[in-house]
Amino acid sequence: MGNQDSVYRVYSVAEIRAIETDALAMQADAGNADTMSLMQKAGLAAAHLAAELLTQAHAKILVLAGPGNNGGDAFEVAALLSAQGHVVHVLQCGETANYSSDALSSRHKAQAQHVQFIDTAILATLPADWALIIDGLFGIGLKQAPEGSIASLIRDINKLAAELAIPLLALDVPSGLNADTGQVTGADGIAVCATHTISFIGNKTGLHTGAGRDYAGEVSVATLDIPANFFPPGKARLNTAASLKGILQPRKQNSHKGSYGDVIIIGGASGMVGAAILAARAAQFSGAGRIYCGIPGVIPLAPSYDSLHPEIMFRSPEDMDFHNHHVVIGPGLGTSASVQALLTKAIKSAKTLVVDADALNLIAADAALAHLLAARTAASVLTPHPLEAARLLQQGVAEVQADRLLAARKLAQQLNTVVVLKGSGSIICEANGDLSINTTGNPALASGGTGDVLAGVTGALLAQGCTAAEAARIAVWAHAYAADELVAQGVGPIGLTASELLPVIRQNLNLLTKR
Ligand SMILES: NC(=O)C1=CN([C@@H]2O[C@H](COP(=O)(O)OP(=O)(O)OC[C@H]3O[C@@H](n4cnc5c(N)ncnc54)[C@H](OP(=O)(O)O)[C@@H]3O)[C@@H](O)[C@H]2O)[C@@H](O)CC1
Ligand SMILES: [K+]
Repeated sequence: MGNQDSVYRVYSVAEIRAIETDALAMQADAGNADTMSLMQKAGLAAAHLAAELLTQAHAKILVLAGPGNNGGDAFEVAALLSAQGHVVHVLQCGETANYSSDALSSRHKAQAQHVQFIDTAILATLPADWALIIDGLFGIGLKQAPEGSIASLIRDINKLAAELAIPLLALDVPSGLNADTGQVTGADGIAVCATHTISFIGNKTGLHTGAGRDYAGEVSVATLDIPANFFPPGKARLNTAASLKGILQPRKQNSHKGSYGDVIIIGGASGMVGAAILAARAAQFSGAGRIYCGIPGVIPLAPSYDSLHPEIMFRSPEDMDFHNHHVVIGPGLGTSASVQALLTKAIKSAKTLVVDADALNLIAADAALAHLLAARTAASVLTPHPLEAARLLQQGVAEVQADRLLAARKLAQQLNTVVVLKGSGSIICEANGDLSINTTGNPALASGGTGDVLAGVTGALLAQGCTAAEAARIAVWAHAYAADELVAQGVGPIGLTASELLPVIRQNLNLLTKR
């Protein structure tokens, strides 16, 4: 589909509109020999994908065409599939008189190819033996939540596709999904639940985070032959294995444990000791040279060593100097006044810092700590889940989730740090607003301890010399990909434990290191 680099970039609707405007201007240029419109190219790319999804000739295909240019794309693909011998029905949800000239000419083409135009009443009478449904209701022009008959139609086709177990291909964006935020539009909104989405011009942020991954299915990109120089560098990209290659270097023969850094895990209040141990084990499995587990205060029955991993050293964090150490603070830490002093010491003196869980809550409740963190010049990574992010931003969790990219950017900027906003499509954001959206992971990670593991992996990567953004991006990818691999082997999603991730994360980090 050309323009490989743009496949890894993700754009906002405003950026796509700007590229589209430039591309249309180029097409209008009298000297331009390209006679195919962008809509024709969009239809062609979608028809290619549809053909791959179909397993039979003369398949019966239902195409939904909305009132705007997304509907124009739908007419175009309908015409092409009909010309290939498929039996195509188009359900048009827009006034013919209101279509753009491109959409009208695609509609004429569909009529000329004997596509059958139907309405919802006729649809109800037809045998439901569809092989494919194509959603061309709304793309990036969605303004508010679909209502009334269109909302019912979306509900019905979601049900139909699920019952028939057929592919549901969304053109550009699953209708009803906000292409920027990945949220279903409207409080009680509804969106097409696609198995595949073909995103036109460039990839869109909302397909990859929040609810986006659940609604978009498998995403592909068709750049419509727009030259690479029309695409701005962009502020967002996908966090994929390919984008991480070359960061972790093969180890030198002439190296020793001192070459790979000392990580101190600080956490594990009474009843939560396991959180610190999980983070420490994760740091061990992720290649740090030496790992110390610092359980603050005197905790009755706190272990003095980890019998499964006796290589982890247990020390009192109150007695440790953090200057040459990579500190991970927060897993199971508690929020007592005594740990506040440890957090202050870590923010002030740790060589690199990962702040997780309770340490985030302490910062949220204490502006002085937040200022101290923002003033740090050495690398720091914050790993909040949406509720922790909401506390840090002094807002509700729904507000964070309504625009995860914005929330991550605000936090990273306010606290002058790299932020990992966890959740489906975790966002790794730098203080300058550059961000990556992670592409791996699944609901198997929705269990206690997985966050502690992520914090430990991140600390170990910082200890091995990664920058804060690199450490966060690699850790998030390797951690979530481990869950994908385990689920593929039948280990989960139900019942996958955080501990089971560790050896697979190790494998993934070694894979990334290979030349
Ligand atoms: N321009 C080009 O060359 C290319 C464009 N391309 C394609 O065009 C798409 C963008 O087209 P678009 O701008 O026409 O917007 P689109 O997504 O079709 O929706 C707008 C329509 O929906 C309506 N509407 C909105 N919300 C509604 C609601 N809740 N309930 C009911 N109606 C609602 C809205 O009505 P209005 O609010 O304006 O009255 C308007 O009529 C893009 O995603 C890509 O697929 C590609 O072919 C590449 C080349
Ligand atoms: K659509």
